[in-house]
Amino acid sequence: MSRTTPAQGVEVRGGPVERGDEILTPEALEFVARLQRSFGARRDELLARRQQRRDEAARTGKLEFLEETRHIRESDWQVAEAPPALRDRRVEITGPTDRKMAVNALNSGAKVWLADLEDANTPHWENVVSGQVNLYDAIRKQVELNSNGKQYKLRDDVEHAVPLVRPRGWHFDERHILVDGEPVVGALVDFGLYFFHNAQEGQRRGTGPYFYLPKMESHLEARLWNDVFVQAQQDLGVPQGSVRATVLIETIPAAFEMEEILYELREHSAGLNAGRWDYLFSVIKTFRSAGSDFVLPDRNSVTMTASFMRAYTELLVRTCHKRGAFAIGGMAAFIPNRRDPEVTERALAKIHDDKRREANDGFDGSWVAHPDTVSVCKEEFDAVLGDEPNQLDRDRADVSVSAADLLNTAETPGDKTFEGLRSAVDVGVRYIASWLGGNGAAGIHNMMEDAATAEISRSQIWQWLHNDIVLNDGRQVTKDLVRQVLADTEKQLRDEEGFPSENLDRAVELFERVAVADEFVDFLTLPAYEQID
Ligand SMILES: CC(=O)SCCNC(=O)CCNC(=O)[C@H](O)C(C)(C)COP(=O)(O)OP(=O)(O)OC[C@H]1O[C@@H](n2cnc3c(N)ncnc32)[C@H](O)[C@@H]1OP(=O)(O)O
Ligand SMILES: O=CC(=O)O
Ligand SMILES: [Mg+2]
Repeated sequence: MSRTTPAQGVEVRGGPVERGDEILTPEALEFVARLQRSFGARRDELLARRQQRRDEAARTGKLEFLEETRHIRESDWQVAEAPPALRDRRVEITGPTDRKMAVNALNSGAKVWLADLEDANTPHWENVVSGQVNLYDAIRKQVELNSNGKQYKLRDDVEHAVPLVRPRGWHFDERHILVDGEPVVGALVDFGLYFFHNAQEGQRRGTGPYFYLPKMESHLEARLWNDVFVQAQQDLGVPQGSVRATVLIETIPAAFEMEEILYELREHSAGLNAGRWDYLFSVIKTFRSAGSDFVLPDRNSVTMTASFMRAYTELLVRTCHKRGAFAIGGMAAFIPNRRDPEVTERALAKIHDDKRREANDGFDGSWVAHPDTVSVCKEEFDAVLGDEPNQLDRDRADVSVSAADLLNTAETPGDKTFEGLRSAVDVGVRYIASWLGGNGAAGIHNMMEDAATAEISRSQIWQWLHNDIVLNDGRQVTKDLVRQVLADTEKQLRDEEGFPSENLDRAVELFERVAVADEFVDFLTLPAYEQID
């Protein structure tokens, strides 16, 4: 379906979505079009630059702190002070923007709700537009619904979480909106529609416009976001500096530019977050052909205490606190199960450990995936923060992390096992089937799986395959072996009671393409997006 709107040069190709007309107004679309016209070409150049840099890193097995930005690292500057709503971020709940989860997240007792249009979201047109409808209502505290006979509405007896919206990464285009005949950058659609409708209202209420920015690979990409913010604020008469953004350091190239990223966004910064799952994916992706030192063991044995992961989180806290910026921890992916107390007990124990380590390391708060884990994170951060809202004053001057520390993957303990391979295939296929069905976050075997965790599963197989890895039982990882496991998984899932098999064929086909094919697909969600409405 195609409908041309009165916004000049803008064509909306997506079908009607309930209340979509309140979001896709001519004025909002014109605003998005202005962002696209100003910044679309620069986005394209930066993506090309990413590719060059990655090719070089894969060839040399090296990344370095930048010489040309040494003056930024060595000079004295601080990011802008956090607004009152963002001074205490000890617990942040993440989740998709569907209406029920929005209400549950806002009521969860967390300080922040990361409203996710990215890792946890399938960008079906319906999700893109209805997510904006729900955000519009969430900001105005008018979000409610009836579902399965239950009434959902905002509670009066809890402080509602402050929404921080995570738009898609720079790599993704939104093909349902064309500007001058070209698909709009997805990030500009997500940011633009949210900002257009909610920036002023959020300002009035003290809850925004606040964002999380995913998957960046360089400070130049952060500069692009900063320029987007400046133009957007100017365009709508929102005071400069109103936008606050927390950047996910979740790619290995970005770990080498943490200070520069904060510097570029210093008037709009709300800190950095250690996005551990995409980070692992990025390490595998970047160095996938750079030699055996970079080949990691089974996904489940690579934990946050692995030396290269520790170097990354230590450097993140140090960098943030040196610049007066918040350091926010990542996601422990264990989820509780209300029907299984043993699973819940195990999950809570793991989350306690993870959050305790982060709080003691100096993080100012961290993420949880499920409302039943908010209290765990709160408890661990309360124990360290007490009545203070954060621990920005802990400068962690004891930390010293070198390029070699960040790249020290070779010492990661753990085996490469057939069970690891089987599990990666199983989880990857289940997740892609869920994603194709419109559900970008899923509980699989009591773990939270999303686009980032699925990327690890498939890229690890690709890496093992293309580095002729021999598993601990003596078998070599070959295309035939992976295809055999894939076929067994498909059969098992087809027979599994309750497994929604309608997307299984496509999920298996996609998984094979992104895990086995010689050419490494940049993001699995790109070919997956071609498969949906
Ligand atoms: C790598 C990263 O980027 S991490 C960040 C991105 N990922 C995410 O945000 C994932 C967030 N988590 C989730 O989406 C969910 O917890 C899942 C999919 C893993 C599990 O969800 P469910 O299967 O619904 O779990 P479960 O049945 O235990 O949920 C119990 C209740 O909690 C609610 N709930 C669960 N997780 C969340 C959440 N993150 N936000 C709000 N509500 C939630 C459910 O809606 C359900 O509500 P109800 O009792 O009113 O029906
Ligand atoms: O977005 C978070 C991550 O871990 O990836
Ligand atoms: Mg991520």
